[in-house]
Amino acid sequence: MPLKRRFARSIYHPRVEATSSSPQATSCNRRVGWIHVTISNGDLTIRPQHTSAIPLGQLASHFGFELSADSADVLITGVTINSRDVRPGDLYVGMPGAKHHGATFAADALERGAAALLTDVAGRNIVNAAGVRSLPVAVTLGHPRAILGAVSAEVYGTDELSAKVFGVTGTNGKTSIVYLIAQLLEAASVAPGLSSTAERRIGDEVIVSDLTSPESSELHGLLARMVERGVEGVALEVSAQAVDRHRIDGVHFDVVAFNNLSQDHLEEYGDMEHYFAAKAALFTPEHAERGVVVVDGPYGQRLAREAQIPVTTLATEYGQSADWHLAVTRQDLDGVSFVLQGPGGQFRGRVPVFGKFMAENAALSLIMLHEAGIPLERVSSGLEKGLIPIHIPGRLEEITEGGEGPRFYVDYGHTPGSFAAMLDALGEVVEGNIIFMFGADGDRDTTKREEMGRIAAQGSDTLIVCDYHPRSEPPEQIRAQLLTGARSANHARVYEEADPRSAIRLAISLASPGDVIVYAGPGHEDYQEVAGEFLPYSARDEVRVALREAGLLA
Ligand SMILES: CC(=O)N[C@H]1[C@@H](OP(=O)(O)OP(=O)(O)OC[C@H]2O[C@@H](n3ccc(=O)[nH]c3=O)[C@H](O)[C@@H]2O)O[C@H](CO)[C@@H](O)[C@@H]1O[C@H](C)C(=O)N[C@@H](C)C(=O)N[C@H](CCC(=O)O)C(=O)O
Ligand SMILES: Nc1ncnc2c1ncn2[C@@H]1O[C@H](COP(=O)(O)OP(=O)(O)OP(=O)(O)O)[C@@H](O)[C@H]1O
Repeated sequence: MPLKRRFARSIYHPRVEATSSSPQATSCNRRVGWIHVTISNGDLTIRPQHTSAIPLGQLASHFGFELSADSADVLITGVTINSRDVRPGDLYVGMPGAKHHGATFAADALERGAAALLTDVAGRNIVNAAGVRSLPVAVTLGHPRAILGAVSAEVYGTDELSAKVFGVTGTNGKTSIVYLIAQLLEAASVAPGLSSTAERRIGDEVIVSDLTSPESSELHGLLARMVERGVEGVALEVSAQAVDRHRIDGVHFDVVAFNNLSQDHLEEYGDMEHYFAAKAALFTPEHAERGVVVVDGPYGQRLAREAQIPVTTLATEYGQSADWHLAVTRQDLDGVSFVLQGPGGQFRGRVPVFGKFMAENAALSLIMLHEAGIPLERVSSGLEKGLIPIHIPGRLEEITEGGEGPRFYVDYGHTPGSFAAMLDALGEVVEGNIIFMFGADGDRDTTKREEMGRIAAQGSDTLIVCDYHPRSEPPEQIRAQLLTGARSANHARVYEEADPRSAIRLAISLASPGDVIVYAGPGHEDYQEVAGEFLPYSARDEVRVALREAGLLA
């Protein structure tokens, strides 16, 4: 998913208990439960509170920078590529981008306290032409992105971590797995920290994410803060873009995992082969020690054969050969129970979210811990009867609170693969009708739209197509593609209701007790992107309001 915009934190996380943003609050070292949250002070990134200063000259000699006169002794205490995130003492890295050259913002960075600028030759010409004279300049002859991870690791002292580092890649389920890993680490008394599409989180310190995988300067700052806070296990979501854009440089993963690959991001990768190659590159000695791969599908089977690191495999389909096997023993709308069997023993568990795929996400997480040397028995001893008490913001999040009426879920699924997994799972446990509402991203992979519509209509009884983030595209054009796919399924009753607020109310009006409504797409997000504008919109809040209007929520 693309750039997320930050709106008021209080609407972002429904369970916020403390919104203190004082330095005291963010520096406190208390371990608290997952739902106690301290929101960082409007900061764009989480950074360490203390760093040792490094002379620019030291970085120059390690990385071969050309330095402007008299700048070798300038002391650097942080790194950022975003002028709006500059803190005093930072090395501001001005990189060429698709829209701007970062060096254009050098004066802005200087004003915020940047100690020096690291840029390329073009960037040096830009600052010279702009007459920004008082900012020391270091120049690298290649693309600054190529050395950003290593420079950041040196400044933040994160080139070697004592914490176990877990990385998760695949098309659907990465965020869910990262939360499961963190929860299981907690159960095993290993202090967790995480970075996901939804948030970066260290105990009670949370920040809303922009990208699924942060740029390497942000990542190393986050890791340094995790070290300060005594984190012992780090779970990171790794997008394909992160691997091929150097965002994970300077991090060596103890265990990486791949769960599935289905159509997404083809606007960027062109075809599935290139998309697969970007993910597979994580499974190399440069990045990781060992891997865990789900081999239910052809891409997983291929990765297990071709990975350049040792790989352990998991199968969830009967008859598929693998090191580990998962069997679902019970499922209903309240969750899924499973047995995992493999070289590390047997684990009986339950996740309080429906769907076989959630059991698979949990199994993969458990195997990752086992591969990192954390025995399954140690995890079970921290759980009550195997129940993994997980809350994943905006992923199959139930907004209704029990009772007799229909249930309403908000979800983050936005690919044909996630729709298929979710609707298959619902089909097995819902007694009434399935009412499904969704829209699609504008300016992103257009070739998946008809398939999304077809799968959505195939798996539901009633389908409502609405707008999501139209961006620069005409919204009616996006809806038309979804509707073409939906009607080709010849199955669900199909409605078109552009305004998502009205679509929510339409869905509720069509639902009876025993029915389930799923609103797929917006998940945890708190904005809608329309024609270059970011409009505040939280699906979860809007659904709550509509349910109250209908007398279905107190
Ligand atoms: C295509 C892509 O990856 N673009 C990323 C890229 O943007 P860009 O090249 O357009 O940057 P730019 O706006 O020209 O700016 C150039 C430089 O000036 C800096 N700048 C810019 C403006 C300013 O005021 N101050 C400033 O310092 C920028 O930080 C940047 O370093 O660098 C930006 C800064 O890091 C990213 O935010 C941006 O991600 C965009 C928003 C994006 O949508 N990325 C997607 C494709 C992405 O990476 N998605 C994956 C996958 C998610 C999933 O699994 O579904 C992810 O990991 O999020
Ligand atoms: N293992 C899975 N297989 C298929 N679908 C899944 C799986 N796990 C979760 N999903 C579905 O996909 C949706 C997105 O899940 P999640 O946010 O965990 O994936 P993601 O890979 O992080 O997505 P993104 O890369 O866009 O952030 C979920 O809300 C759920 O509907």
